[in-house]
Amino acid sequence: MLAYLEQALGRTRMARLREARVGIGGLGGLGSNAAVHLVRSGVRHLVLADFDRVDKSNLNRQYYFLAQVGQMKVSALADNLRLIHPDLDLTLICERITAANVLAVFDSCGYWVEAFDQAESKKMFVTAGLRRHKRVVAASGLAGWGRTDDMVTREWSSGLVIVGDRKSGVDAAAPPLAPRVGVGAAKEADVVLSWILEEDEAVAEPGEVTEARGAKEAGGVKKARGVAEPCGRAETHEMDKTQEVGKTRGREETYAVGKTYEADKNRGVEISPGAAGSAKFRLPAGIYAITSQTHSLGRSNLDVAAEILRSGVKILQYREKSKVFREMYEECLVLRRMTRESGALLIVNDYPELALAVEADGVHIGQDDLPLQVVRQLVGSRLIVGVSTHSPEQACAAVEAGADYIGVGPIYPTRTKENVCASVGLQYLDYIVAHAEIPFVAIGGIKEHNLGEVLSHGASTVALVTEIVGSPDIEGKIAKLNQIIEVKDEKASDIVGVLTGGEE
Ligand SMILES: Cc1ncc(COP(=O)(O)OP(=O)(O)O)c(N)n1
Ligand SMILES: Cc1ncsc1CCOP(=O)(O)O
Ligand SMILES: [Mg+2]
Repeated sequence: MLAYLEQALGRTRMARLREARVGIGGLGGLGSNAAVHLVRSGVRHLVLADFDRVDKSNLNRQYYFLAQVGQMKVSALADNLRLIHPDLDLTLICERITAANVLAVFDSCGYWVEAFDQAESKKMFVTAGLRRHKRVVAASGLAGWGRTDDMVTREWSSGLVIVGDRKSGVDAAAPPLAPRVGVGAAKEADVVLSWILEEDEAVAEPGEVTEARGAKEAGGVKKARGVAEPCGRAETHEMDKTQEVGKTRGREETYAVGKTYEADKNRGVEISPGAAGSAKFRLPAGIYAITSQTHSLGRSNLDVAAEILRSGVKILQYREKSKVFREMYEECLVLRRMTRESGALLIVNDYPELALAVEADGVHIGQDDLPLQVVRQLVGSRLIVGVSTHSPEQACAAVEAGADYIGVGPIYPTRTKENVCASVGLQYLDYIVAHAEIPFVAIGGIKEHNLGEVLSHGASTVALVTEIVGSPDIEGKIAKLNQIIEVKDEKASDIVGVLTGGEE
């Protein structure tokens, strides 16, 4: 089977399938059949979770056999999958999945397949996955028979695809039956497959024709068929749909932040000019805090940072414009220890050599700093490199040159930065949300009063300077900002409210 797949798909795609980790929550009609499709397609690492046993009533649609009635579904399915392909890496979780354990079970997986039968479990699973920036496929509306053409694949938000007609809940008049359940399972598996196979393919070399299929086509998600434009040639002044920023970036796997980069380092992945797509880095969602002693109401950077980190912020940038190098170095050494202790990323603004010297996680550079290619030469794959951008052209150039994330702004007017360019407004953010496939952080004039607006335009990570460091009560301020971020997360899960209880 693998030899055939390799011949059909090629070695690179096969390697991606082999590396990908897929988690499936619920092993009924959807989950068991989706697992079979994925294994038949070359996926090797699966985390399978279900607390139930095989029942005779399951056999009309679930991938089990009469002789397996009474067995735990996880082990029965593992046996069946190994009959298809013996060399699988299966993690079997025989537990009810709840908000308390969902991350412990599935966090190692980049792709999450929702296959529960209860609306509450569906919502919990999808919400948890999206919060961790996983690719999540869920199902809603698979009951009964007929109308399979109404069962569509739709991208609901970045990272979430829902399959099904989103209407037909299971009841006495509409029992779960093999064909529609099977269509739903196949669609879920196909969405995952498309993510794995196509993630890096939509941007080709200049002049090369690329095509994205599967989930993207079916769901009306960004279509990427066409001739890839070199950045300089793209139509840059309108924020139109012709550029696909960062399509070369992989999203194949996610790990806890921090570990992501470690994992790449361990694999010896080189992030180098022209090698965009080799690394997989994700910015933590939520607050990206930035220091600035002159705006800190007389407090030291270290005191301010301590409060920020105590509040649970997971990414801290050391940005200092008024100190000599030696002092910055001393401060960064302490910040390195503090961020390690609190599990936050440390990014150093402007100075790659300082970032290297203190073993920071990354460096952030702007359009007036050393060019990205030069910085990459200096830091190789050792550091995350973030780049400030103010236009689609700059975003495209940053991605092409191998940025790990981009700054997007200034969204609103700000006086924090000297000689700052005019604010780019939400329009540029909208453009990036629609096109960027590398992580991005919105910045510039973001305050408690406009944070909701920035989030509602699709930013997941938001950088703030004065709103945090200039607050007399930093912990209180961060708590309020986090409340606004939480509300946005709740709204995301409202989308999930459309998930009807259905077929497990
Ligand atoms: C996350 C983030 N985005 C943008 C910037 C600005 O960088 P730059 O344009 O180089 O300006 P300075 O911060 O160096 O004044 C940033 N620091 N962080
Ligand atoms: C560094 C930087 N880059 C673009 S805007 C900005 C300053 C953001 O500061 P504030 O959050 O106080 O507006
Ligand atoms: Mg700079």
